[in-house]
Amino acid sequence: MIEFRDIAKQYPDGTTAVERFSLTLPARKTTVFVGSSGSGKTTLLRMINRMVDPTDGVVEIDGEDVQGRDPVALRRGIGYIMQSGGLLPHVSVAGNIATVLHLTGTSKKAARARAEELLDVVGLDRALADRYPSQLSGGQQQRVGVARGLAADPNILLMDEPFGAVDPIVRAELQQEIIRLQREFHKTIVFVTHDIDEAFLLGDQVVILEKHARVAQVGSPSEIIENPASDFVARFIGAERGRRALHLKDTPHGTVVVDGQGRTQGRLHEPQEQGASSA
Ligand SMILES: Nc1ncnc2c1ncn2[C@@H]1O[C@H](COP(=O)(O)OP(=O)(O)OP(=O)(O)O)[C@@H](O)[C@H]1O
Repeated sequence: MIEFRDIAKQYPDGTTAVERFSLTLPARKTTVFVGSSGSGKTTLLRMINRMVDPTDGVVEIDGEDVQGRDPVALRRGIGYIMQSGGLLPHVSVAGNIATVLHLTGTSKKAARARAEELLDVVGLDRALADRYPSQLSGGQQQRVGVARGLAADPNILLMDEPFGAVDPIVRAELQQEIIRLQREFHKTIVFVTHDIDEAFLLGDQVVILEKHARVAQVGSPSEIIENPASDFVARFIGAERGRRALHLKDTPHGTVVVDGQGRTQGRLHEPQEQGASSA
């Protein structure tokens, strides 16, 4: 469990990134910070592994203040996956995945074996192990980034707009991959995006942020869609338009659900009455 308590952050140039922020992020669930550019998402994320220290307040992991932890040791135990993949260009794929393992004294042979195993985990061919990042597609690089984040088997994975730089089809594949990995490994994931659809797809807990990391709403995707807390949230989630502006249409073949653009999205099934049994 990660807890932000009365966090504030002012950068040395006087910019207020976070005014006052408190939230509990449950263990083994995915929490998504979503908001427009500059709302403070990355600042909050980086406080978890002390890439940024708050000017006020406390961040705790399992009840322990991260301020008391050595930043380098702390970071080794937390996977960090960022938009560009952040891969070292002159190091092979296997070497990139095993970076943390080399730092923690794992033998070369064991690190190589683990890197190959992780290529399987993220759905990449082991034959890619000896390539350099520039010899991979953007989507493959992102998968290597995910593998590297998983290398030390951390309990916590921080993901900062990890799929922002890839095309929509690859992005959809990578999102499904995260859902699959999460089903298998149950990490505590903190995911930053400005894409509300991505937030609703991946988040168990979604945190919609306004300027200065003010919380506009926090809840499950269903809670937010069913009951937006303000006009800001309704606008932000696009409640009035697109895929979320659903309505019913009666047709000669039954009632269907139609989206804001008039496209039929599915068929309406009446919930079965209590006690009704199906033959
Ligand atoms: N090192 C820094 N020095 C000064 N101001 C900073 C620094 N890093 C971020 N900021 C400012 O703090 C605010 C929050 O930035 P942050 O990067 O956390 O937002 P974000 O929501 O992640 O934005 P984006 O989606 O564009 O990445 C912004 O106004 C930003 O300009």
